[in-house]
Amino acid sequence: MSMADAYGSHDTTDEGDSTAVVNTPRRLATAIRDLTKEYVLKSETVRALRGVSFDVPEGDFVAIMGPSGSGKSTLLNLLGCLDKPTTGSLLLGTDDIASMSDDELADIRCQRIGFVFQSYNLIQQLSVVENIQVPLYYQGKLGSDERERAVKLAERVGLGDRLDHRPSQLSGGQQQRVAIARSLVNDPFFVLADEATGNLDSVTTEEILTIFDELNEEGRTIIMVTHEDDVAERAKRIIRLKDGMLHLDEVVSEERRSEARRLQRENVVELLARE
Ligand SMILES: Nc1ncnc2c1ncn2[C@@H]1O[C@H](COP(=O)(O)OP(=O)(O)OP(=O)(O)O)[C@@H](O)[C@H]1O
Repeated sequence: MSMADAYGSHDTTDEGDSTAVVNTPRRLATAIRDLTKEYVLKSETVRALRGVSFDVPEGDFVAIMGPSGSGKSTLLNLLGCLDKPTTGSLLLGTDDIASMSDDELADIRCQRIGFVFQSYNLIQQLSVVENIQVPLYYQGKLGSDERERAVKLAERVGLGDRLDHRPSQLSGGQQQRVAIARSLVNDPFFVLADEATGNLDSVTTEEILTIFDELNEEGRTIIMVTHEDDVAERAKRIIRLKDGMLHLDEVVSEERRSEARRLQRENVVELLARE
């Protein structure tokens, strides 16, 4: 199957037979093929990614892991349209980022990728609602519909009573909630989370992971880079990179995910009881 075909519908249901197996592969949020990235320095060429291929179906929840230097940030930069591959392809919708101009990359990044960073990256002078609207602002969308959408997203992440607060008036977990709401305002292909819980304590980490769980249950595609095994176990799938290559692509069983949820929630209850 070609990558373009992978975006189409393949419903093979036999309408006359109610027992027929419905074989409808999910559409892909992204398809990555033989992706390479080389950084050319004065004295050497660093091969940061050396032929990585995988698909992310819509509605998937993927954790990307790997030792330091294995290529996680490089892959994340490509997924986030912050950089272009040296060779290979990375499809978003039906477009291959490898053949896009810098302006087209900037447009798709602003219009269709949701970023959540470890350090929140909120604008201090703006309120919660205004921060959520920032990606729309860059597209010149400033109407009352957009504000209403931002308010709904703020409510969705539990900040309905903090709409006019500034980031400095919020806790770290609340700031990360704003960042999550902002990441959703464009209806992105996927939410790209880079160590999103890296700055947070266990209790707040659990809150943020619960929001990711819920968003994923609502059909959102989530791709997160993490160093932490217990965070990765909350995803449906773990992709491990090693030396710029895909080392392992494993499905996390529902049992393993709920055990990870149970252990983390137990840990939180214990921590709160000690306070
Ligand atoms: N801009 C750059 N110029 C030159 N080399 C780079 C650049 N960015 C990354 N590299 C090199 O590419 C390789 C992969 O780096 P990358 O940052 O993607 O790894 P990582 O898995 O994210 O590591 P970490 O967990 O430490 O952040 C490393 O050898 C790194 O030194």
